[in-house]
Amino acid sequence: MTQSSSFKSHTGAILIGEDGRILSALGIGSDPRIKAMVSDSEWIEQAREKRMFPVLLAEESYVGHIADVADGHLILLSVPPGENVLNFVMSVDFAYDIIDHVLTDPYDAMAVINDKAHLTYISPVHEKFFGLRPGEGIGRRVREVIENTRLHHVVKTGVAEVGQIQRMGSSERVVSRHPIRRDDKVVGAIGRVMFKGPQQVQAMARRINALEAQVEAFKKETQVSSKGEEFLDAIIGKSPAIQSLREQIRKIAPLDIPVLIQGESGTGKELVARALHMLSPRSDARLVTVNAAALPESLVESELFGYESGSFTGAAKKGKPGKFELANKGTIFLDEIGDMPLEVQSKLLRVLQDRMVERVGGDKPTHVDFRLCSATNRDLQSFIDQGKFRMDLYYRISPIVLTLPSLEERLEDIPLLANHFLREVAGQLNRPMPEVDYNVNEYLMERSWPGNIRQLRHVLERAFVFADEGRLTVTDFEAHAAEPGQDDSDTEFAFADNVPGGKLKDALDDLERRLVEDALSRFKGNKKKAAEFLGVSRSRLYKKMEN
Ligand SMILES: Nc1ncnc2c1ncn2[C@@H]1O[C@H](COP(=O)(O)OP(=O)(O)OP(=O)(O)O)[C@@H](O)[C@H]1O
Repeated sequence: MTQSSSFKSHTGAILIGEDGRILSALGIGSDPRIKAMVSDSEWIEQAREKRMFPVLLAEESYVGHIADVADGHLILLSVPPGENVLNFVMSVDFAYDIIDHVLTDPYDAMAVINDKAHLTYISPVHEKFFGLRPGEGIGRRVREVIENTRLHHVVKTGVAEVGQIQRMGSSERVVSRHPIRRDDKVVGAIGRVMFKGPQQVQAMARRINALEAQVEAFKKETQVSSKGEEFLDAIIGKSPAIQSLREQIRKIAPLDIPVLIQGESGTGKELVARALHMLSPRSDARLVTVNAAALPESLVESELFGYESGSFTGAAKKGKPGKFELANKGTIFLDEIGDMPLEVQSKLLRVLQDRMVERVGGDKPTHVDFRLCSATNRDLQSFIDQGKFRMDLYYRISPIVLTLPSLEERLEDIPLLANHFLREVAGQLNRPMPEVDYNVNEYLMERSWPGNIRQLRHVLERAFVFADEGRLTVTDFEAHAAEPGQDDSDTEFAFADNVPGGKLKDALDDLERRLVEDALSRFKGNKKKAAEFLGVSRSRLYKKMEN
């Protein structure tokens, strides 16, 4: 055989006799370098083992295939269609076996069509499935051979269709169809039946759904926490006590467990409850606050449980939902729970036990789903000892107890808090943020703060209001508040706490006496100024001085 013009130089063939002599060479096979290579019997043995092998010449690379024929071996050579095929054949010693596996894999059958949508290859398992004899479908229109195929569409549109269900006979198969391109031109398409049946895919889909649900939950959690973050930031302070408080809130907010917040008055219990709610998965529903101490006994039930229309005189026509109903899916915040009357405690206990509420005048208890958060500035343990608080209720409300530090325990936070409150007041009053004298923070840190943050806030507000525009000095505090160390500015807490028995008249008398004393000392005994300051006549001031 001589070199034939029908063999282009990028293909070639060599026929080798049993004795290893070259019987014939065509195309690139007649290149002396290739001839020398195939004359080596050891090379032939290695090539036979691999069946497919690379042949690298300086100017061009080829992929070779060797097959045993009647009296020797036939080697076919061709330039690979691209780098990838060459790399594959070069890197994988069993490249041929992989290709063979891909072509014949019964769980991953294949059909190939050309650009005219004629079948050029079909896996044996596929052929069998369609009742074809080997090779019977080749050259025919794919639509005539494969039921419900869309390969002809894919070759036309050039758009892959991945993971689709295709009915074939009585069963369904999951298929993927890909256009095959050469130099950007679609030259054919390949269809693969990816799985034995769709059961595996359904199992996979279930798994994916479960994973997607998990991702959603995580996403929601991160959204919730980033959404709630501003409420954590509202708890101002850098002290270790506050940092650890924020950390605890972050940890326990997502748990659906009751939380009891303990702390002196004005330490931020309500802020903490809000952060707990906003960082919880219940943040889309309501946070309903109930001041347990302020619940009048006669209205307790209707307030907490609601009432049906016309159930009692004065009731609204339409009826009204109670606090628990309003807090459904959300959080109920029972503030001042230590001051809740015992009878109300029993009612509350019942709701906490069975999570059912019945409106006053109603006959259908409804289920309510809420997270309980309660707060107190009382020592509940001693209240239990004194019989003022039910122990069983205490256990219900306090699986987690958060104890808030008093301001005295975190004086180092005063500059931050002061700056925060001044900025807030400035905004409210539409005034610029004042410059604060260097010794103001020191002054504030030396005072006592029985009213905690609330007191600090009041003190700053007052000083700000009276300060010369643009500057806040220690004098502004001294002139508009009582002396450091006294139960000064926070009348809300100071008097009620300090009056024996807490009787209103005694408390008012005490308050008046202190205000008078304070005004007199502030104006160094000047009664006219003190009376003006208190907004009373001089004669009334004298009268009060006699008390
Ligand atoms: N760490 C804090 N950062 C910023 N503001 C705070 C902080 N703690 C408390 N406050 C502010 O102090 C005031 C009192 O706080 P809050 O009402 O939460 O206190 P409380 O502990 O619930 O008081 P009480 O027991 O009297 O109800 C509020 O104006 C609140 O915004």
